[in-house]
Amino acid sequence: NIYENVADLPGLSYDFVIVGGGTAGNVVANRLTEDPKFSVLVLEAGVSNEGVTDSIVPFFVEDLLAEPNIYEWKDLQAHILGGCSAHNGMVYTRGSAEDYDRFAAVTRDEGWSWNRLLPYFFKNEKWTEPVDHHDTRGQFDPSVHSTEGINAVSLAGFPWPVLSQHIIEGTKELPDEWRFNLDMNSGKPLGLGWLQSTIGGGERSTSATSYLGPEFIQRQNLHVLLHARVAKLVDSRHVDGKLTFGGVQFSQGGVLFTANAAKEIILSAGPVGTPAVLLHSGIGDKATLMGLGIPALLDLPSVGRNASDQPLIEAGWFVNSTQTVESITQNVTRFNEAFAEWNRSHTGPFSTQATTHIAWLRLDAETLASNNFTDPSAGPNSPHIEVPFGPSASVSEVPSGPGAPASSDNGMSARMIILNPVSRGSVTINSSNPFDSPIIDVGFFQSDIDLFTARQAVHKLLKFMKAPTWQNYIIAPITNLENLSDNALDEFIRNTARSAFHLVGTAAMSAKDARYGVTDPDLLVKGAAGLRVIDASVMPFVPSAHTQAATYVIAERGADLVKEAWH
Ligand SMILES: Cc1cc2nc3c(=O)[nH]c(=O)nc-3n(C[C@H](O)[C@H](O)[C@H](O)COP(=O)(O)OP(=O)(O)OC[C@H]3O[C@@H](n4cnc5c(N)ncnc54)[C@H](O)[C@@H]3O)c2cc1C
Repeated sequence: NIYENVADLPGLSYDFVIVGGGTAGNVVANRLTEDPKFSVLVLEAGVSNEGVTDSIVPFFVEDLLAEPNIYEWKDLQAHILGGCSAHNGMVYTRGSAEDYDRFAAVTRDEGWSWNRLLPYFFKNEKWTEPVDHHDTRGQFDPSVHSTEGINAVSLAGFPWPVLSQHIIEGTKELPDEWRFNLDMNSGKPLGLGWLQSTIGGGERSTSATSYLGPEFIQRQNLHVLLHARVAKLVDSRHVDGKLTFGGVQFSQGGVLFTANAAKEIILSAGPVGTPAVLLHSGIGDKATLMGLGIPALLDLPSVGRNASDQPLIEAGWFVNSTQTVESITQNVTRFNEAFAEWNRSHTGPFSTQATTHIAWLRLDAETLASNNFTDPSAGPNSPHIEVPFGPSASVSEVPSGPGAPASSDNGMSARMIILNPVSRGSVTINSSNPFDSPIIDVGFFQSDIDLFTARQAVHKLLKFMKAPTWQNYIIAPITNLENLSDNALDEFIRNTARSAFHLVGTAAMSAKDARYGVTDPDLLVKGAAGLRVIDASVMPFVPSAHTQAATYVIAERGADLVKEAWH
């Protein structure tokens, strides 16, 4: 059941308490309650996802992210049941096989390798026919997908045919660097392919609509409490030399309550929330905690450090087609028609978010070597740069802001994402009040290679846009990036870059005997017992991808690790 009010909860003692009903938390809640012996409480600070049109209708993602609202925390992280899966850009990308093999190498746990995780991708993914039932042959590889999972993934139900045709033509005209890739989710993403999204039947699929769907949420042993903001872990003691907590303190309506966990507390509060809860509970860098007057119970300096996020820059062009986002959003009649169509049959442009294809590009070894850079990617089959294309002069996945061109004319955009940043940032706290906002520093462009890669991304994209196919489509660039000196390009990049919102690594896993890291490969917090982190924070590196698929798969395996420990 899902409860809005703590007074309606049947009790406050459970086997497992999960902090955060987000992308990962709801997966873990679902999988643990498959065993009727386990009782689970999910504490979610945010609001219900029920009936939130901007979350349900894929096209409205831009509105959802456009300005501060009740569905997000101050920092754009989601504040709604389903977490980021209920409020993100819905792009479904797994990354390269090498990304996961690097997780396995760093943690010395083969269980995190691509081959061992593939069954978990399949447990998560429910490959679904696009809502327009178009012929999808040649647009994906069925052998790398599963129709048996829980979370819907599909090709677009409205493929924006005009732009799509030019992009596919471009892959034929410039096949060396921009070759067509049948399926970017095969473990080998390099090339350009059709977008896959967490959309099913023309609606967004989230961890709340799928893993807490009607067939699961009625389980007697699964309780979800909304509007429940966790402050810290309480009732600490040591068992066999390890720190353990008996419960979780949370606030609802300004009143503090404690939920007790007989077996484990699982932190799934996301890459900002999880380190914040750890720090307020006395787990983190001892000196910092003492400076804030928080009793330091466990000295783990890596908490909140190693924050990795991908910088994103954008280029746009005015185009001579009216099959664009602008032609709908700026024309009341067309908007109403599109919305009526979606309401009728969940089809049409509103059944998708406005990205059509993604290209995944690599810097060649000579370019890296001649500039004295070490390859930051996970291996030779992994991209350094991502380029998503969309039929809009402004972005679809992220809010308008510095660098996001706004225009009333028809346009297209190509974003450039630096996939393997070497720079690191942090998530910290500067007060002992757990209800104060944490401080996020994404640390962009501290390493020269990140800026260099961004420049290369612009050069590569401009080359693609010279393919003959674009001649009759593009009118003019929105921002002219041609013939800029390195210095001028650097200035453009620094001034306009913003987060791709793929923050990870703030409670990173490491090998069991490593002298850094926050969790062991089994996701138990180092030096603690009965306390796990299962969310995007545990990724030691950001994969060469958007991060929800990786988060889902970590949650699926994480739930199995918990089950193994308690059976
Ligand atoms: C704007 C945006 C767009 C994105 N677009 C994409 C995309 O298109 N494709 C993609 O693959 N990835 C995308 N991502 C990234 C991806 O969605 C995240 O990496 C992933 O979903 C993180 O999952 P999580 O479970 O770690 O955290 P979340 O899904 O954020 O879940 C954490 C949950 O914990 C709750 N919480 C936090 N603190 C507390 C507390 N103290 N007490 C109680 N509850 C708490 C939050 O409210 C939230 O519901 C995007 C992210 C953002 C922010």
